[in-house]
Amino acid sequence: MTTVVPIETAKPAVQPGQRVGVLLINLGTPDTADAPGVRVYLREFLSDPRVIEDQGLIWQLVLNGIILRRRPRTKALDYRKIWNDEKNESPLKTITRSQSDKLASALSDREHVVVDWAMRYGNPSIRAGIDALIAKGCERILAVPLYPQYSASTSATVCDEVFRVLSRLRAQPTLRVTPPYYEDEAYIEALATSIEAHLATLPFKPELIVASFHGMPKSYVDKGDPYQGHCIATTEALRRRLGMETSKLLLTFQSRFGNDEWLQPYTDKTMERLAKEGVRRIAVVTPGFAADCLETLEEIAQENAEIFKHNGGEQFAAIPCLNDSDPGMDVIRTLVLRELQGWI
Ligand SMILES: C=CC1=C(C)c2cc3[nH]c(cc4nc(cc5[nH]c(cc1n2)c(C)c5CCC(=O)O)C(CCC(=O)O)=C4C)c(C)c3C=C
Ligand SMILES: [Fe+2]
Ligand SMILES: [Fe+2]
Repeated sequence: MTTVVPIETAKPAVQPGQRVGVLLINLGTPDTADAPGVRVYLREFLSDPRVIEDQGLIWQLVLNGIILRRRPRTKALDYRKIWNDEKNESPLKTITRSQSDKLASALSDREHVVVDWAMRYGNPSIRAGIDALIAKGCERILAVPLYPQYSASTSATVCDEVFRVLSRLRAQPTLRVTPPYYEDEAYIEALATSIEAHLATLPFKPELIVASFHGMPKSYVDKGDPYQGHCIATTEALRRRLGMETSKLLLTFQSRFGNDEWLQPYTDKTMERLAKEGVRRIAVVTPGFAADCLETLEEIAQENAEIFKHNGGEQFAAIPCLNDSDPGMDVIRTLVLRELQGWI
C-alpha cells in the first residue's frame, strides 16, 4: 500500500543551503552596431543547423562568400536605428536584463532562488549563465526559453546549447525547461490587456489589427515543426479574448530570409495589399516576440509602416511587445512559478 505523506510534513524538495537557478534565455543580438559585430553574430546564428538545416557546401559558399560579406554592413545600419545609445547595447539585451531583474525582485521572498539571463547567440552566453548559477550554489536550474510558440529553430536550439554546456560537467545540476506558452491564459490575457491599453492611447481607431509572427521556411513546418500551429492557436485565442472576427485580427509572418518559400501570408505583402484595398488605419502586434528587437522596432515599426504608407495607408501603429511591462512580467512569473513547483 502506498503511504501518503501529508503536504505539511513532506520533506522540502530543496534542502537548506541548496539553491535553485532560473535562467531566462532569448535569441541573441550583436555586441556592437557595426559590421564586425553583426558579422560575428550572424556567423554564429546562421551556422546553427537548427536555423539553417542544410549546412552543406553550397550553404557554406553562400554564407561566407555572399551573406557575411554584404549583410553585416546593411544590417548594422538597421541596428543603429534602434540601438540603445545610453547603455550602448541592443534593445533585446536591455529588455531581457530588465525582465530578469524584475523577476528576481518578484521572487525575492524566496531567498534560495537565483535569477539570471542569457542569449542563445552572442553574449551573455548560456554557458556563462549556467556557470554563474552553479558558482552561486544552484543544484537545480530552470531554463526559460522566452519563446511563446515552440520552434526547433528557437526553443530546441536553446535546449541543445543547455545540454551541450551540461555535457562538460561531471556534477550536473538537475534541469527543467519551461514549455511553450502559446495559449496560456496568463499570456493571452497579457497580450489582450496590452493591446487594449495601447489602442486607448492612439489618436486614431485602427480598422483592423495585424498579428505578425517571425516566419520560417515552410519546409520546416512540412517536416513537422509545430510552430505554425502554435501561431494560429495564439491568434485564435486572442481573437476570442478580444471578441474580434478573423477579418479584423489577421495573422501574418515576417522576416523572410533567403529565396525559399516561407510561411504565408507575408507581413510586408499584406501591408501592401491592405493599403491598396483602401485600408487607411492599422495597428500591428507582434505576439511571438517576448521583447522588442530589430524585427519589431525596425522591420515592423519602420519598414512595414513605410510600405503601408507608401501604398496609400495613413495611420500605422506598432504595439510594443510585452517586454518588462506589468502584464509581461505576470506571464513570466506565472510560467516560472508553475514550473518551479516542487522545487520551491
Ligand atoms: C533561416 C533563418 C531564420 C529562422 C528560421 C529564424 C527563426 C526565428 N527567429 C526568431 C526571432 C528573432 N530573429 C531575429 C533576427 C534574425 N533572424 C534571422 C533568421 C532566421 N530566424 C536573421 C538572419 C536575423 C538577424 C537580422 C537579419 O540579418 O535579418 C531577432 C532579432 C534579434 C535582434 O538582434 O534584435 C529575433 C528576436 C524567431 C522567434 C524565430 C522562429 C520562428
Ligand atoms: Fe529570426
Ligand atoms: Fe528582419
